[in-house]
Amino acid sequence: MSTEDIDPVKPLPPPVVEDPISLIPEFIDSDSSSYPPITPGGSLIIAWQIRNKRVLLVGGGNVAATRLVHLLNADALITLISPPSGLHPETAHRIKTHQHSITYIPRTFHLSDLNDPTINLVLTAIDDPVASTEIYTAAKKLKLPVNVADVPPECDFYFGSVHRDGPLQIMVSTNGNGPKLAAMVRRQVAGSLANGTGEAIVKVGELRRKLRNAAPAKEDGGKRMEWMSRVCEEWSFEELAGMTGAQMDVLLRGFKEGKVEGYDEVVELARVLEAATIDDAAVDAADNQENR
Ligand SMILES: C[C@@]1(CC(=O)O)c2cc3[nH]c(cc4nc(cc5[nH]c(cc(n2)[C@H]1CCC(=O)O)[C@@](C)(CC(=O)O)[C@@H]5CCC(=O)O)C(CC(=O)O)=C4CCC(=O)O)c(CCC(=O)O)c3CC(=O)O
Ligand SMILES: NC(=O)C1=CN([C@@H]2O[C@H](COP(=O)(O)OP(=O)(O)OC[C@H]3O[C@@H](n4cnc5c(N)ncnc54)[C@H](O)[C@@H]3O)[C@@H](O)[C@H]2O)C=CC1
Repeated sequence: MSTEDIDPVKPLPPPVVEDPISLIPEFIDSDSSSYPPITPGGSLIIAWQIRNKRVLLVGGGNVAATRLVHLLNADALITLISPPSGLHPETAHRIKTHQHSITYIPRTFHLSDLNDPTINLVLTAIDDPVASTEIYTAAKKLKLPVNVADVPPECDFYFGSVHRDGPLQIMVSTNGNGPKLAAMVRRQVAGSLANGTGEAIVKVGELRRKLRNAAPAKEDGGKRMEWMSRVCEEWSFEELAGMTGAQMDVLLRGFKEGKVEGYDEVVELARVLEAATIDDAAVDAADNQENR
């Protein structure tokens, strides 16, 4: 079946098999004690890749300003609709300083504003509950995900309290129960992180890319994952954060035999190798001089 055969309006046909569960062999589900327990009632927390995708933000006040921070941090393209008189100074500042990302429409919202097929997501942050519901209903007709600030029942998703440190993002959600407490928990969590956690993650990202270049084979996937996990466990955050490119190369030498060298050995060997390279370069330079 190709994707053209799927009609999003018609429901999928019912499964052909009468009792599909009876077809699952008993032994496949023999040890359920080790599986994580299910606690219903939560949200699905995911990291939405909204980069270069368009978001419609209606409103330009205080809440819109906080939405803009999240959207700009995620490299989204934004259409912002609000009368100029209602702009919060922070929103006005973002519009002026991010003209390549923000298209500003200086008026109240019209339903036709939703006629842009490039819109992926709709956020409203306006002090007009009637207009909010109108926008919500129209966006749902278009099957667009919506967040209406202040009206949880009109939200497909909630925002959370976010700690950011380079590539690290930690979002705290209380699932609508206590937004202020979410911010307090976020501060506590952020305060308990080791110094340089974000930088350690940057370096691990670099190391993973180097490893993939050095051992790109698909069948090495399991070995790569096991080795990377061990590096993360055996090196401290501080050690990872300070890792140089030369140290990464030394560490990667151990991959073939599945060895993870300790921090001290790697630092020392990288130092010796670097010194040798400098010496070699000096010898080469001297040779070049003599041959002239
Ligand atoms: C459901 C949700 C929908 C959504 O906005 O997506 C929602 C809804 C509502 N917020 C209200 C009030 C406040 N919201 C904040 C602050 C934040 N609110 C955020 C998220 C969410 N707020 C979502 C649930 C998230 C969760 O439960 O974890 C944060 C985390 C993220 C963000 O907005 O970016 C951000 C903190 C960011 C940070 O500082 O890190 C403060 C405190 C402050 O302003 O300092 C207050 C006043 C104190 C208080 O009430 O706690 C009211 C009542 C209005 C009224 O009573 O009239 C409603 C409506 C209702 O509950 O009915
Ligand atoms: N995290 C949350 O969910 C929170 C939600 N709120 C709620 O969010 C809403 C917005 O709050 P603030 O930003 O503080 O309000 P605000 O009064 O600062 O801003 C409202 C903005 O909406 C614009 N606006 C009003 N009607 C419009 C329309 N039809 N089309 C386009 N723009 C329009 C105004 O120009 C202004 O920019 C309020 O209902 C508030 O109660 C408040 C605090 C936290």
